[in-house]
This record gives sequence, structure tokens and C-alpha cells, in this order.
Amino acid sequence: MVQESSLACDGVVFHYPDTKEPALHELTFSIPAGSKTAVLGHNGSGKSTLFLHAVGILRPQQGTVVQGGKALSYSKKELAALRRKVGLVFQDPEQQLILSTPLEDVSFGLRGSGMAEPAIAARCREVMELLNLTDLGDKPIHQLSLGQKKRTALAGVLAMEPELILLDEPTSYLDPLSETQMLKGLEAIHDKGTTVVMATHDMDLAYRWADWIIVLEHGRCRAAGTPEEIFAGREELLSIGLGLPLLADLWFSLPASLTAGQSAPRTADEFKVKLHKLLALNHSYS
Ligand SMILES: Nc1ncnc2c1ncn2[C@@H]1O[C@H](COP(=O)(O)OP(=O)(O)OP(=O)(O)O)[C@@H](O)[C@H]1O
Repeated sequence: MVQESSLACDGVVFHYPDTKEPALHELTFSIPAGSKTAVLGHNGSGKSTLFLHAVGILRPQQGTVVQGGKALSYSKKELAALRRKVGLVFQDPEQQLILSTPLEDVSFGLRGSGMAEPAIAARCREVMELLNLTDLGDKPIHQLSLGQKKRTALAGVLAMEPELILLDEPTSYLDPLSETQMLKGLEAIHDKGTTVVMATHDMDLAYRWADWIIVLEHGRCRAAGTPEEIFAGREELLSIGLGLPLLADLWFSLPASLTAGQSAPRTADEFKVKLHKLLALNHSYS
């Protein structure tokens, strides 16, 4: 069965003015609809440039961007529809937050969509509760911490209920509690059928969170697949040059005779269960 794609690129080339190398270099990949996709890649590999193409802020000089099965044509009407369907959360919340308080900012897009005031209030309440922002609704944005600002920027995008949400480094600089709150919000929107795509340098997060992974290198797609395929072994991981997730590193450091034929565990709990089984099995043969 061919899996429906939420976002795809076919041979996309994009060169910023006055730069030597293209930022996107015949980039081709597909992100399955309904997936939780992590986009991995070194600094400068093209992740942010790709996201700007996905929302139509940048337009490829060659190739096509496909959203919901349709190649973008960049007509005014289509771009307006695209921005309702695809939400982008910037790495730096300062680029996104434009009003004075979280409540004003989160309701801004909804007001623009012509929604009635009681429905706007209910939607804002729901997303702010989901991201633990309820008590901060009227606080001046410039007094919020970075984690609170990042969650406010996400709330503004979630309120619009996009089909596809793209997040550029959503958990960078967050403490563990803020990261958990952010991931809880993403889980809730994913459960409703939204495709969630995040660019991240956090290999441990990508490893435990994603169900589809894309690896960019110099603006090209170096690898794409399920975490099991991408993180199939130490050599593959090292050849991608992005470092090993801790759990995969520990798993692959066990004797191969013990782990043969088994996929590496993706959460600490899964790791403990697999390890206990291996130890029990090994003990019964000794
Ligand atoms: N506005 C710009 N003008 C010129 N070059 C740019 C611009 N924005 C990005 N680039 C270049 O395009 C390439 C891809 O950058 P991009 O920001 O997409 O990478 P990234 O993978 O998101 O990086 P990071 O992990 O550091 O956020 C880099 O070589 C970068 O220097």
C-alpha cells in the first residue's frame, strides 16, 4: 500500500542570494500523513530552509513542494489556504509573538479567521490549558521565560488546528518540565490526526519520539525511514555522523550474540524490560 504523504519535496533546489552552495540541493523526500517525523541534520544542513518552503515563505528555484498530495502553485488563494493548513513554530519565539499577552497572541489568528468570540475563548482556553499556560494568559509577554514564550508560540499555532505542524528546535533551551509540557501538547494534537514534524539536534528525543526520520546533509536527503531502519546499528548511525542516542549506544554495546535479531529499545522502560529478559535467558543457560 502506498502511504499518503503530508509533505513531500521532489528535486527541490534553493539558493540564497550571494551564497556559494545551494541551501537545498535536489532535495527529495516524503513525510507520511499522521506521522511524528524528526528532521535531523547538522547546523546548516537545510532544515529551517525546508520548513520555510513548506509554508510557502520560500519558493523553490527548481523542483516541487507537495502538500496533501498537491504540488504548490503559489497562487495567492492557495498560499492563504496553505497557511491555514500548515503551522510553523519558529525556533526563536520572538520571531512569532507579536502581541502583548499570551491570550491576545493565541487568539490573534482565530480572530483573523472570522470565528465567533465565544468559540475563540473556548479554543484559547483549551490550548492554553494543554500547554500549562492558563495562569499566564494576561502576563506581559516580555516578562515570560523562554520556555513560556516557546509554549505560547506553539499554543498560537495549535489554536489554528493545522493539518501539519512544523517545529524548528521546539525543545532547545527548555528544562525537563517545559520539555514534557511541550511534548504533551504535541502528543495531544498528534492524537487528533495532525502530522507533527520537528527539526532537532537532540538524538535521544528523536529516537524515542519519532515514528519517521529524515536525515538532511548539505541540503540533500541523506536517509529516510522508520527509527528502526535509521537506527539499525552503530555503523549506520556513525556513518550519518550525528552521534548515537544513549539507549541505542548502550544496546549496541551489549554482546551481539545476545541482541541478535532484536531491534534496539527506544525508551528507558523498553530497555529495562529487554535487558531483564536477556539477563534471565542468559542466566538460565549458564
Ligand atoms: N537568509 C539567508 N541568507 C543566506 N544564506 C542563508 C540564509 N539562511 C540560511 N542560509 C544558509 O543556508 C544553509 C542552510 O541553512 P538552514 O538555516 O536552513 O540550516 P539548518 O539545518 O536549519 O541549520 P541549524 O541547525 O543551524 O538551525 C546554510 O548554509 C546557511 O548559512
